[in-house]
Amino acid sequence: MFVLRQCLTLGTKSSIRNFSATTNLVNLTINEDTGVAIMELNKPPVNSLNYELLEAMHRTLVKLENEKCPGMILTSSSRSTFSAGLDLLEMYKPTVDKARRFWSMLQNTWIKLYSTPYPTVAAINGHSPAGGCLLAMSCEHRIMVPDKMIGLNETQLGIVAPQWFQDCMRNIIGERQAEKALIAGRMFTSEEALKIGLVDELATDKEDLMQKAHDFLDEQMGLPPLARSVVKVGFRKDTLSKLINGREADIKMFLDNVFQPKVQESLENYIQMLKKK
Ligand SMILES: CCCCC/C=C\CCCC/C=C/C(=O)SCCNC(=O)CCNC(=O)[C@H](O)C(C)(C)COP(=O)(O)OP(=O)(O)OC[C@H]1O[C@@H](n2cnc3c(N)ncnc32)[C@H](O)[C@@H]1OP(=O)(O)O
Repeated sequence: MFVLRQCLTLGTKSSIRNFSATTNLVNLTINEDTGVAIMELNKPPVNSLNYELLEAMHRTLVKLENEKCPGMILTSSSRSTFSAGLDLLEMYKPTVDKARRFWSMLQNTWIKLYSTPYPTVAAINGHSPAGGCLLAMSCEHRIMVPDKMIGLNETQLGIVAPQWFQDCMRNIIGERQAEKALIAGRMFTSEEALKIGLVDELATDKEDLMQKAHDFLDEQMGLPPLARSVVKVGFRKDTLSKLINGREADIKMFLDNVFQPKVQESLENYIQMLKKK
């Protein structure tokens, strides 16, 4: 039985089920029998990742880890989009402080999500460009509904996916496919993504998607958790350490790029284009 409870303060596993009480940017549902968490991104219309959404995700991930969550499904409340990636408005004419705070929270959230000891599965129920693809790639398993698009499209926007975005892709689809996809900023249909291994399974609809996500977690939760998590983090440690040891340099890269007049011009045009659609 799934129980969703609104709450105002953080508390024990049995009493707290929604951590974004003031904004509801993240809906958290926990199965009281199995402990499985469903983290649903809920920033309409397209779950663009602004500071507040990233912070709500980070807070939820910390809480789940502290409460020894046995498994988590990441999904979206939107019918069209899993996540539209980084919020373009966070990068358009920001102050230095705002840009730094934003990028630092993106790093925090990714580090937490990529390194969870418990199994994670992305139930990708919509489009998943750029930062949305990063979130999906940070989970251990990806299941996607048909006829949507996923990929790191940064090159097509005239920007460069940061090294850790690229590493995540390389770890999943291998050097050659990642190089081709990243150079082109290629977006894949669900079916193409399955073919190259960017997603692991396709689902027929949302119900099937969630069933398959639970099936994956059931299988993982049958394994000895400590051994499971040691192997997982072992596989991910090089990618994680690169960012953890280079956080300041990565922030500097972002700040150096985001304030370039050409980047601001591209951003403005892209935002206008999306609004006119
Ligand atoms: C980009 C420059 C960065 C410079 C910094 C330099 C380097 C650092 C590297 C940064 C790495 C960047 C990673 C990213 O994630 S960048 C974001 C990339 N995202 C996209 O390209 C996706 C853009 N969105 C879409 O393609 C579509 O919206 C969709 C996700 C396919 C959904 O389509 P649909 O359901 O038809 O919705 P709409 O297009 O009508 O959009 C609804 C409203 O949402 C606004 N929107 C969409 N995406 C974003 C976004 N990423 N950020 C903020 N707002 C977004 C859109 O404008 C509509 O607004 P409106 O209702 O006011 O018209």
